[in-house]
Amino acid sequence: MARTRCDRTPAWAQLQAAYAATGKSFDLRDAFVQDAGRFERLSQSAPLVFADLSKNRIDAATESLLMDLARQSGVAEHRDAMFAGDKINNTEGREVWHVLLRTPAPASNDGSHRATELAKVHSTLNAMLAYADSVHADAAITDVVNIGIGGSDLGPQMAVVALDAFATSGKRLHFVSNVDGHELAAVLKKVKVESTLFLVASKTFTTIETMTNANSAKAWFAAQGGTDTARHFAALTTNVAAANAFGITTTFGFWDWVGGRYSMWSAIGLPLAIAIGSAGFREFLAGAHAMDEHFRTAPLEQNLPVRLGLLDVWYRNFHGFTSRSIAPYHSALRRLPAYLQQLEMESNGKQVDAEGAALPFGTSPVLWGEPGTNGQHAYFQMLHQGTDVVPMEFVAVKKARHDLALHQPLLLANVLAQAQALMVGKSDAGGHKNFPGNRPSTFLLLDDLTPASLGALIALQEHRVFVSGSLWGINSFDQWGVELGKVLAKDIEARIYSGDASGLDGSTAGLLARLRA
Ligand SMILES: O=P(O)(O)OC[C@H]1O[C@H](O)[C@H](O)[C@@H](O)[C@@H]1O
Repeated sequence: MARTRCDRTPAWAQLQAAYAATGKSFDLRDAFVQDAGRFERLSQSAPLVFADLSKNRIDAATESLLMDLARQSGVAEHRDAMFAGDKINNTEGREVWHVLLRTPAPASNDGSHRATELAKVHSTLNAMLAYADSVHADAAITDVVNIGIGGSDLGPQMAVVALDAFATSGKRLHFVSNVDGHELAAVLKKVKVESTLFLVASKTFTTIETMTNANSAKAWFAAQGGTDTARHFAALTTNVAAANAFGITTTFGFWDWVGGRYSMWSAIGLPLAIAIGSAGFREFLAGAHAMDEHFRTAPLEQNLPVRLGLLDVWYRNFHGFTSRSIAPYHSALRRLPAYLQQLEMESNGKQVDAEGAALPFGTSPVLWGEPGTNGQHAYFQMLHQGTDVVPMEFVAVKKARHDLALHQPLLLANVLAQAQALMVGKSDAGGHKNFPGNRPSTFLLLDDLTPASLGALIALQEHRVFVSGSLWGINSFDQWGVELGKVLAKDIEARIYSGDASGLDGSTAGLLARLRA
């Protein structure tokens, strides 16, 4: 696999020179004056998503150097290796094959490894969707409780909220992730044993939070007189044996080549399939597949995930911007920032390259945000007048699915106005009312928020994270950084019971004593 870390390419040095010569002083306002075709040149249609990149600090010359960077780093070859099923997750020796989860069923099986895996994908998908439809139609089940955390929570939760307008089951969906018992206790107060389905979602079926919540749910179920576990519990996992040992017989599997944060397209998507039905779930997959095909086949210059990923690197490594903020102007996308935090920061929050060598440049930005217009009345002050520049990503949806006449024009006016204000600014000699402007933003536009467009939007984000991670030369598909805290929590849990503070640092020992007093 021909992969060259971005800083070892000739384009990297050329970009450094370009940044010093024109990039640093680049002014968006001048750029629009000088180039009447800027909007057309820097906007991009991709399946179900339109992107305006023109309010970003790039011009044709920079984009062309960034394309050289992509070519010299081997991004396309790396992408093709992912689609082909090479084991690009090298630290775990696994394929990175979530795209297979949304690949249509093949007409025939040629016996290859890929065809075998794809056949498994479709037989599991068919079983999972048949089950989803049976639950969907089962009026005796009124509440579905998904117990899972991280990738086994954020994706399905975000999508269920986002597609509420398509929810036809009439069921209440609850998501319990935190080991904090307040979360599960609050849900258990609201549900009844005979009308509740618990979904235990865990790729590994070992995650302590999920196992603790699942055990407590099981104990509650038995204490309430529940007996039919097969009807009231299902497991979504790659570790079916552990689910069986736990006492769950209704299981839907997936495979170790599906990363947790890339798993909502697998059995982990069951809550969404129950909420919107199997046809809606298939549209969700189809939207993502359309974006996969765009990413796989569009020339780099017209490839939206590639253009976004390159921009991310330009901002992080040349401009030195340390965060990116996402503002979805659709209240149903309110869980999108949380979802994208895991996608971006767990994938690309790495300090060594895939070979383990320390990186001499920054990687994952901090990703954060809230839905618009709420954020405007909270932290947009800092975006407009703070000392740091934060590239913004606006997500707007043209169509509203309500009939409150005045709201949608006002919402859309606000998202346009914020992007405009960040760029144009306003001078005031007095200082306090001075807006520097020239603050960059990307504008993603969906015609309508549907299962298909949500699928496309999420696949777009997955692939742009792939592109920046690929350029940085890192493995975007492991997450060793979460392990140390897990190990230490086990040690401290024992000390919470025993009070033994031997060998602890002074702060941890002091806090332990206070918590036990
Ligand atoms: O699905 P599970 O195996 O329970 O894992 C749940 C989550 O916890 C882990 O610690 C990882 O940080 C996440 O990538 C993962 O999604």
